[in-house]
Amino acid sequence: MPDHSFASSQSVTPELRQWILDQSGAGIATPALIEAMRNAGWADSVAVRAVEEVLRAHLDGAAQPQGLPPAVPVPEPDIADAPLFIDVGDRQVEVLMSMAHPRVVLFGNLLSPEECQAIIDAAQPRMARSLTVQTTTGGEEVNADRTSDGMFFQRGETPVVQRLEERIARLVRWPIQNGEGLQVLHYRPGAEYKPHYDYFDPDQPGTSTIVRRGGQRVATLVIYLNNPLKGGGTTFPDVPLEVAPRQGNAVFFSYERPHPSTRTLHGGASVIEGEKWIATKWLREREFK
Ligand SMILES: O=C(O)CCC(=O)C(=O)O
Ligand SMILES: [Fe+2]
Repeated sequence: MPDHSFASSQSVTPELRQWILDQSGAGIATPALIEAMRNAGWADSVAVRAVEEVLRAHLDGAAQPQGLPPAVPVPEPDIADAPLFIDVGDRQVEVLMSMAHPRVVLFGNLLSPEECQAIIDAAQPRMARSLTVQTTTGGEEVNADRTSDGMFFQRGETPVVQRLEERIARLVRWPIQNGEGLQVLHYRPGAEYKPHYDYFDPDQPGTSTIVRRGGQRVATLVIYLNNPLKGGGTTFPDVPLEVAPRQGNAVFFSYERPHPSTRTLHGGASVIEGEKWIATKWLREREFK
C-alpha cells in the first residue's frame, strides 16, 4: 500500500485512492483496509475518512450506469458529536436514536402537549379523507392504502405552525422555504398507511410536473401529536424498525435519491386502540412556492 510519506499531508492521493479501490474490488473488507493503512502510518481518523470518501465517490460515480438517480444534498441534524440535545432557538430538542442507513433520527420534545393540541384543534374542522398524489397524472386521489383523514396547512398559517416550522428548519438545517405545508393526519382504530416511499417515483409520468415545484422530496419529519393506546407506530420494514408514536416526539428520515436503495420504505401501522394524530413535514430540494 502507498506509504503515508507519499503525501506531504495526510490527504487522499491518487495512489491511495487507486489502492483502496483495488483492495475493495478484490474483496478486502473495510476494517482490513483501515488496519493496513494504520500499519503504514496513517492516522486512524484519516484512514476511516479516506476509505469512506473514496468508496462513496466510487459508488456515486457508478450509480448512473446502473440506472440509479444521482444523489443530492439532504437535510441533516448537527449530531456528528452525539449531542443529547439540539437547541432550536426556543426549545431543547432531545436526540433519542439515530441510524445511518436508512438515515433515521428520532427526536423528543419537539412540541409541548399544548402545542400538539393547538395543531389538532386548528386542523380538526378541515379534516377530510386523505388523498395521495397520483403520480400517473400529477393529480390527487383517494387511496385504499391510506385510511386516515387529513388536511394541509399553508406554511406559517398559524403561530404554532410557524413556530414549529422555524424549529424544524434549525433542527435539520434546511431552509423553511423548502418545506411543503404541514400535513395533519388522523387515524381511527383500524386505520393505517401501508408502507410506501415519500419521494415521487421518477418512472411515473406525473412526477416531472410535481417536481417542477421545489424539486424532489428529500426528507420527512413525522411528528406525533397525541398518544394512541395500542398500535400506530411508524414502521420501516427494510430495517426492520418500529417507532412508537409518543406525543411531542418526531421521527426524521432522509433520502438522497428517489430510490429504494435509501431503505426509506415506511408506513403507519394500524391503530389498534385509541386514535393517532400526526403532523408530517416534507422537505424539498429547493424552494416550494
Ligand atoms: O403514520 C405514520 O406514522 C407515517 C405517516 C407517513 O408515512 C406520511 O405521512 O408520509
Ligand atoms: Fe410517508
